[in-house]
Amino acid sequence: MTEAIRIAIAGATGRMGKTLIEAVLNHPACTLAGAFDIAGSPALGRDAGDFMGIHTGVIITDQVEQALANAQVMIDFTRPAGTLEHLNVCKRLGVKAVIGTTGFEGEQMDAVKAASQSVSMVWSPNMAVGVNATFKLLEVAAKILSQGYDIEVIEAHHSKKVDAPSGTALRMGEVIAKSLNVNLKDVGVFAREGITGEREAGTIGFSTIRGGDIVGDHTVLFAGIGERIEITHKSSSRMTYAQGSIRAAQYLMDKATGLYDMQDVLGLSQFKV
Ligand SMILES: NC(=O)C1=CN([C@@H]2O[C@H](COP(=O)(O)OP(=O)(O)OC[C@H]3O[C@@H](n4cnc5c(N)ncnc54)[C@H](OP(=O)(O)O)[C@@H]3O)[C@@H](O)[C@H]2O)C=CC1
Ligand SMILES: O=C(O)C1=N[C@H](C(=O)O)C[C@H](O)C1
Repeated sequence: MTEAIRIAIAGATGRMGKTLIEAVLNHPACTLAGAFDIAGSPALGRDAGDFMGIHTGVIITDQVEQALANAQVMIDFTRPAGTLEHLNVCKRLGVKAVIGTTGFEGEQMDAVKAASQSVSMVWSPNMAVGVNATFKLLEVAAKILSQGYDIEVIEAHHSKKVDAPSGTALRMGEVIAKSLNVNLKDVGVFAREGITGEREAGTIGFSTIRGGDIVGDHTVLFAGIGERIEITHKSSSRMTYAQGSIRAAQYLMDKATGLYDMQDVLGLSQFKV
């Protein structure tokens, strides 16, 4: 019998942290090896399963080294600065990493890539299988609708989300831009206000909605003359992200250092359009 994968969860008391703990505890091929959160978190010192009414024997700590000491994989859905600190510890301890954090800015993303030279890592702005399938659909749609259609990415999330546009919306824009042989940096329009002038052909617009408890909705609109095509994905549970993260952890078990994506995990990278 193969041994269960020992997983430690960063941001253990966050929305995703709790969902990940539940997913790991319920997964037959995984075991919870550590749980940690930011210093000052009121949950420090509590059992990681407290919120589910379960005793796990894993105590939430702010000592990252301690939490990762017995882990094979860290799963991290926190904030860019925290993730970068945690990756340094993974590097020292030889722990693999599944990173779901979004909102990295230029140099921070470079630091993630640099860390992957010594850490075996999956980073994806969205771990859901359906979203990763949608990326492929967008690659095809963008090729077919490359002339005569205005492209807009619209995303909606809960009121507590701190980054915009979502990492997924940005990735959708990148996938479409690549399919059209352009650079998102050159064609992305991220804000409109006042007398904006007419829409410039060839641009990709982004709109952000924040409210209530929306888990995560993404629509790409291809607006033509006399018709519109919309490709939409809606998440109704964070468990899809957690299940995807566990698939990513399993994928990493026999992988050397390097940066992998959910497209690699799901075997979609070879799926050429
Ligand atoms: N890739 C994917 O599939 C998905 C990605 N995400 C991304 O995951 C991230 C977390 O989302 P969510 O769980 O909703 O957020 P939460 O705010 O609910 O959770 C974040 C957790 O990280 C902690 N934290 C905050 N800052 C730091 C830091 N500097 N160092 C270490 N820990 C920190 C928070 O502590 P405290 O509460 O005390 O601040 C909290 O426990 C976001 O970037 C989000 O976009 C979310 C869902 C899916
Ligand atoms: O913060 C969230 O909640 C989510 N963040 C990710 C993103 O920024 O794309 C993924 C998902 O949409 C939920």
